Amino acid sequence: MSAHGDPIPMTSTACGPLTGIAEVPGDKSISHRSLILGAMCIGETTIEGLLEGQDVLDTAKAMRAFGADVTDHGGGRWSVVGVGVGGFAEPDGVIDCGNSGTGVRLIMGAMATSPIVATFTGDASLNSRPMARVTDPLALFGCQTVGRTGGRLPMTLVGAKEPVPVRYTVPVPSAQVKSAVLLAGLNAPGETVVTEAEATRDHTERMLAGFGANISVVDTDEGRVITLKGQPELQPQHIEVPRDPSSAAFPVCAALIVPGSDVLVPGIGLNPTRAGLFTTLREMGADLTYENERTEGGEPVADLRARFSPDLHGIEVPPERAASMIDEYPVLSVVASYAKGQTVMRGVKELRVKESDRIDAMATGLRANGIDVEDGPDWWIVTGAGHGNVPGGAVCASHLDHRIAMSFLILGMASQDPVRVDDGGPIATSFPIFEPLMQALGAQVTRSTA
Ligand SMILES: O=C(O)C1=C[C@@H](OP(=O)(O)O)[C@@H](O)[C@H](O)C1
Ligand SMILES: C=C(OP(=O)(O)O)C(=O)O
Repeated sequence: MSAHGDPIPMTSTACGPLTGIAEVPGDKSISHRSLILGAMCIGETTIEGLLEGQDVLDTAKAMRAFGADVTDHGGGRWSVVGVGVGGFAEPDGVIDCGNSGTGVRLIMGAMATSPIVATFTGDASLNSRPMARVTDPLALFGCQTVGRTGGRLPMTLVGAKEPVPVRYTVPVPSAQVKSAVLLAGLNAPGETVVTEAEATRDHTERMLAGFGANISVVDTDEGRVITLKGQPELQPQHIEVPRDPSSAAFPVCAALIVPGSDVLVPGIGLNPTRAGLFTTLREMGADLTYENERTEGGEPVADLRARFSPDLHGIEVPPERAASMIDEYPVLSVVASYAKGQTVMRGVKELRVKESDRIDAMATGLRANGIDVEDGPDWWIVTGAGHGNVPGGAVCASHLDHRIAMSFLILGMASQDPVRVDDGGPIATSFPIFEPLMQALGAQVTRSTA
C-alpha cells in the first residue's frame, strides 16, 4: 500500500541518453526544521523553496495543531507565525506524522519540555520504527511517555512541567536524536549539552544559531560537544531552503549509468555532513563535477554535472563516511550494480531501521534483478555486473519506502529488462516531482500494472 492511498505500481524501462537540467526540490531536513523553529519564535518566519512533500506537509499540519499559524503562499513560499519557546498549545487531536521519522522525532523533542500532552502516530512504516532512542533522553528532561511495547508509535508524551537541563551522549549516529534533545533543551533552564561520537548532519545546530540561540560546538576526543543555553527568545528568520542533495542523488546516479547522459543538477547543498555520496561516486570513477561552487545562506552549494561513466568500479566505502550519506546507500547499491567489482558497505546498521530495512529491501530486489548481494547485520556487499549486463526484469517491493522505490526505478533505466516497483506512492513523501522530472530528462518511467 502507498503511504497515503492505493498502491501505484510503476515500471522503468531502459532509455536513451538522459539530458537537461534537473531542478530538484528543497531539502527535506531543512524544510522540517524551518517549520518547527519558525513555530518556536514569536513573530513571522518566511520560507522560500520549502519541500512540499508529504513528510513536510505533515509537519506543517502538526505545527498548526500546536498553535502556530502556518500559511502556504504558493510556489514554495510559506510563512510561520510562531508561539515562542515553551508556547506550544495542547493539540486537540492525534498528531499524525505519516511516514516521517524526522517529523515525529523532532516534534516530540520540541514539545517535551512544555506542560502539555500530545499523542503521536504514523503509517505502518513509521509505527514500526524505534522511538525509545528519542523518548529515553526526553525522559531525562522530565517528559513521560506511554507507548506500545518496544517503544513504538502510537504513543503519548506528557511534557515536563518543570524541565531540567540534560547532558546526553547520543548512543547511535542520529541527527534526529541529537535534534530532539536540542529542541527539548530550548525550554529547559540552564545548559543542555549533547555529545555525538560521529558527526551527523548539523542543520539543527546551524539553524539554531541562525535563529539567535546561544549554541556552541566543540570538537573533542569524545566527539562533537554541543552546548545550548536554554530559554532563549528565538528571532524569526527568512529562510531560503537549498535543493536537497538526497533527491539530487537520483538524477545524478541515473546519468552515470545511462549511456550518453549529461545532466546538470543546479544549486545543491554540499554541507560536508550530507555530501558523502558524491565523494564516493567520484572515487568509483564517476564523471561528476562541481560547477559554480558558492556559499548560500552559510551553506556550501554547487551545480552538479553528471555524465555517463563507462568505467565505474567498486570500492570499500569508508564506514566513517556513513552518516554523511546514510539515505543514499540504496541508490549507491544501484550504481554499484553497474560497476565492475565489489562495492563494500560497512558500519551501516542504521539502514535497518529506516522507513524499511533498507539493506534487506535492496538486497532482495537486486538479487531478483540478477545482481549478487551478500549482507550481514551492519554490512552488505554488491558485486557489480558492469554496464550492459544488469538483467533486471523483476517486480520489487518498495515497503512504504520512497528511497527504495526510486532506487529500483533508477536500476531499470539501463537494465536489459524493465524493472517494476509494486508501489511508487511513497515517492511523494520526499520527491513529489520525481516522475515528471525524470521523464523530462528522457527516462521511461511509467505507471503500470505490476
Ligand atoms: O535529521 C534529519 O533530518 C535526518 C536524519 C537521518 O536520520 P537518523 O537521525 O535516524 O540517522 C536521515 O536518515 C533522515 O532522512 C533525515
Ligand atoms: C530516513 C528518511 O527519512 P525519515 O527518517 O525522516 O523518515 C529518508 O528520507 O531517507
